[in-house]
Amino acid sequence: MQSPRRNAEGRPLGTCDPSSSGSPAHGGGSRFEFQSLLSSRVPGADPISARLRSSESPVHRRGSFPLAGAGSPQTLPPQLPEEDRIDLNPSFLGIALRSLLAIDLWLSKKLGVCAGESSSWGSMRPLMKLLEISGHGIPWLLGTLYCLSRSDSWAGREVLMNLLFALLLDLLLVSLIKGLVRRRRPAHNQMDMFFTVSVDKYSFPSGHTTRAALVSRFILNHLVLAIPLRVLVVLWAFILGLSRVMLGRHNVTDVAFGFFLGYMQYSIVDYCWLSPHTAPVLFLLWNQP
Ligand SMILES: CC(C)=CCC/C(C)=C/CC/C(C)=C/COP(=O)(O)O
Repeated sequence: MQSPRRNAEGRPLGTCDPSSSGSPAHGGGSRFEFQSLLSSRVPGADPISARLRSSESPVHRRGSFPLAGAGSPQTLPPQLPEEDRIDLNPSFLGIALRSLLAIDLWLSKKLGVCAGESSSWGSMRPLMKLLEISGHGIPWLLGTLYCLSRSDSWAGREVLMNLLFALLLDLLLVSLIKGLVRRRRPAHNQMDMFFTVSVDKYSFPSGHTTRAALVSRFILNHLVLAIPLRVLVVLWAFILGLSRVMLGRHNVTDVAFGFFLGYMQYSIVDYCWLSPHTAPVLFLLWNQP
């Protein structure tokens, strides 16, 4: 049987002798001996003396060096909990975000005047809920599918196919972001919405608003409408967004981001525009009897 490897003093490697001060270079090659070297030679390497030193100097209280220079006692880490550091060094961005969120909550509560029947504008609630249905995903999806089935021109089919693609893309992106951000709806919201899916318990971004921005931009770009009708389309999108806050469904930032996202989604749809040239299979499939 092979005997274990030993150090210069004849002790087997890997055993711990607390009194040992040998370094690996001097034959003390085990991890235990290296640790004992640190604690016996470096003043304050143990947690208690490290804490004492950090209380002596305010500079040390803020430092966060790892054990890199084990030989120099000044570079050992202070033992402050992380949350203290956050409180001592709030970043400008952190303050700005917290302030924005506070303003957002305050303003959303103030504007939630139709959040309940007993709210100050509670009598407007049925009208707001009608607007809500006008921006719901189900009527838009079913309406587009119905028009597609009735359309007898290639141009009409192309536009409707892209509208369908836009609506599906919107549902996908909004669900993804809602699932990632998981921001709760305002406390004053009554969850009495028509046909929701699981992510709709979250409020960021407002799905009705993204749809309103996307669809209105789509209509303005692909339908030839008289000016008053074009104004009406823009007004519809704007009032629908506002009604989300008035109903208490959303905070202002959910709606603001919803407008932005819906606007950008149209740019994606426009960029990936489906046509008989770019997606011939899709169009041929749709034309099968
Ligand atoms: C094909 C398919 C899965 C359709 C689902 C359509 C659907 C249930 C859309 C949800 C619409 C809705 C209630 C969105 C929530 O809007 P917020 O403005 O409250 O975010």
